[in-house]
Amino acid sequence: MADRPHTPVLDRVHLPADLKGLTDRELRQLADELRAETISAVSVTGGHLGAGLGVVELTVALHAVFNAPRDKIIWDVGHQCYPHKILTGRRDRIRTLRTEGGLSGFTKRSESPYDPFGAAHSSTSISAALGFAMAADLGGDPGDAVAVIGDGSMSAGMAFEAMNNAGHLKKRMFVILNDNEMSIAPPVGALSSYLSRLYAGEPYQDLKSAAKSLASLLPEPFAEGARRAKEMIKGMAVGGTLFEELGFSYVGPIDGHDLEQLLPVLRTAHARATGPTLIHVLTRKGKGYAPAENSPDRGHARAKFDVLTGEQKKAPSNAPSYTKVFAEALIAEAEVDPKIVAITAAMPDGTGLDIFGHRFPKRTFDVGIAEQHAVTFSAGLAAGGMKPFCAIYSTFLQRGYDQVVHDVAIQRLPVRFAIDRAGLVGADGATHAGSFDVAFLANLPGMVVMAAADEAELMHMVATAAAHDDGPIAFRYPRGEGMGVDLPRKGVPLEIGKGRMIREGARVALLSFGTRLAEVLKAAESLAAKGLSPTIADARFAKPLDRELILQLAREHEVLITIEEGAVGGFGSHVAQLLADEGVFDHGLKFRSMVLPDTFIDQASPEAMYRIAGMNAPEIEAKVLEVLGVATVGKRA
Ligand SMILES: Cc1ncc(C[n+]2csc(CCOP(=O)(O)OP(=O)(O)O)c2C)c(N)n1
Ligand SMILES: CC(=O)[C@@H](O)[C@H](O)COP(=O)(O)O
Ligand SMILES: [Mg+2]
Repeated sequence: MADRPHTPVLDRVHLPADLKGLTDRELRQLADELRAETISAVSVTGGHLGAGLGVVELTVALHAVFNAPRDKIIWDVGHQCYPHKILTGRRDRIRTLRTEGGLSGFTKRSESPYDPFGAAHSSTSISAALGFAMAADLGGDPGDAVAVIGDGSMSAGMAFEAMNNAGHLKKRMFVILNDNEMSIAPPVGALSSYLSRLYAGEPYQDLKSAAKSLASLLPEPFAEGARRAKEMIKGMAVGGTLFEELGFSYVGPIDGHDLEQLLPVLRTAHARATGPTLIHVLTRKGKGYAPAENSPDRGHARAKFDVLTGEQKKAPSNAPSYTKVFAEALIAEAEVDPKIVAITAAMPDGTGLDIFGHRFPKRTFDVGIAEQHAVTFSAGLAAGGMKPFCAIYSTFLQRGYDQVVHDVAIQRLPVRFAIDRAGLVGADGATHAGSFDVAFLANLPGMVVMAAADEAELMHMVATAAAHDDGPIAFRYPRGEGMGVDLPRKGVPLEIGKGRMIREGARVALLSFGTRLAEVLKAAESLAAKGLSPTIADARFAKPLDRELILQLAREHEVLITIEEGAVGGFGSHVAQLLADEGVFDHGLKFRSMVLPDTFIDQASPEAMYRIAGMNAPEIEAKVLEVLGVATVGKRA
């Protein structure tokens, strides 16, 4: 077990109410101890480190000034909430973060009354806070609403939709803009430059009126110190900030690591604000832990690590990740096709487009956290004659669904969707599971939907997408390492709507869509020992279906079972529709579709999540035996 830090003040804090009895000096010490405890905890669990370290002082100050859970502190994304969890009664479980049965890595309503609103996808906090503020106003739950949102998350359209609404409704609510000049990657875009200009030596304009307007909201702290006043006046002095134009009182920027600034500003804002108030706080991601601060992503997410050295304890890899294979396959296609361009919404590293971007900087676009825009921007690129590969995690593509339907599919534009993190992803849990993309894409007219069974298949699907110009096409692949199969030098385009036979057998046909194929093969090995030899096929396409293959499997077998890493409504549902339409059920086929269960599965290892979902080899084997009505030894209860 890693050494626990010495934390005499933190040991006295069990709930935020305990902060009320601490002096400002003790609060400073508390912040130091909270930082040490956060580092120690993440070193044993792995997880989001840098964001939490950057808000340690802010977390202490918010809980010292506001009265949670009556006041609702809403952490945007929630990846910075570990210090908050430690202060809100969850310290005893903090070393279970992101593990099966443990604490979630994000805020979660069912976990604690101190998590008033769940998160994990970005840029929702201001909308939620405004909802709480209005509810309080209308006689619902009383208390203040405080949204804490990062500069990266602030760039998303949803944050501005909420600000626009809040400025109109004029209710008291707080937005803390936690500006650390980082997203996961360095932030991009005009808003980021704007925020930098708010504190980067703009000439002060109209100092007197700025000071006056600030003084009307926050008189006391400014009387106290010229330095603090100057810091805040800088922001005011840029002259009617964007936030003020949207109807917010703007305060800042202030040093988010200096409790001597944070506490008086928050206390005064808490005591006096009457309308929407935005407090602009400058912080450093990874603050106080050199290995994080000094790394290019400021310690955004870490595997378990050695606290002294910062060295991560990663299991050795046996195969390249799907993400890397995708990036390299796309580079190979782009080398010979100058029309190929790539788009990411703030996930260059996660999608592998950082690798593509090194090779083709001018053909790579990081649009910031803006999935909706990413999709329609890609549609525009396609309409303009380019071949866009829009690389988005399955879970984040959910946010761009109307754009997929309205801007891409209806116009039959050849946008290529590279859908990473398909299926269950593990420690990030239900919010990040890629469960729904097949269901929400395969029902769209003209959309081609593929799933790779291994990394070589992924290469072929990249090539297929590059060659496909007749409408939109999507291919999905999971988080993590590939199967370790031999890779071709370059992918070869697949025939659209054609699956492949893997192994011919008898009685039972197992039709896999995606990387469950490996589990199907394992199940088949075990069934072989029981004298059963199922036919195995890889569908490759959920849309268009390989009708010929499916009908042949249905005709020639007693049992047909589909399996996919997705929710109901996806591949299996389309197969069932085909079989029903063709009257195959009339002839007694026993058909089963193995899909993710109708529940949100909490964080665990991906293997454990698939076990819970009943989709590993033993469950596949049990399903076959159950349908055949033979021995069910080993079947899970
Ligand atoms: C809709 C959505 N897109 C992408 C992500 C992935 N993501 C998680 S944190 C993050 C960066 C957020 O930056 P910022 O809000 O500035 O917080 P910081 O990490 O800098 O504290 C991104 C892109 C997400 N969670 N939600
Ligand atoms: C908080 C968030 O949304 C990301 O940091 C996410 O956890 C990244 O997931 P991967 O580790 O799969 O890239
Ligand atoms: Mg940031």
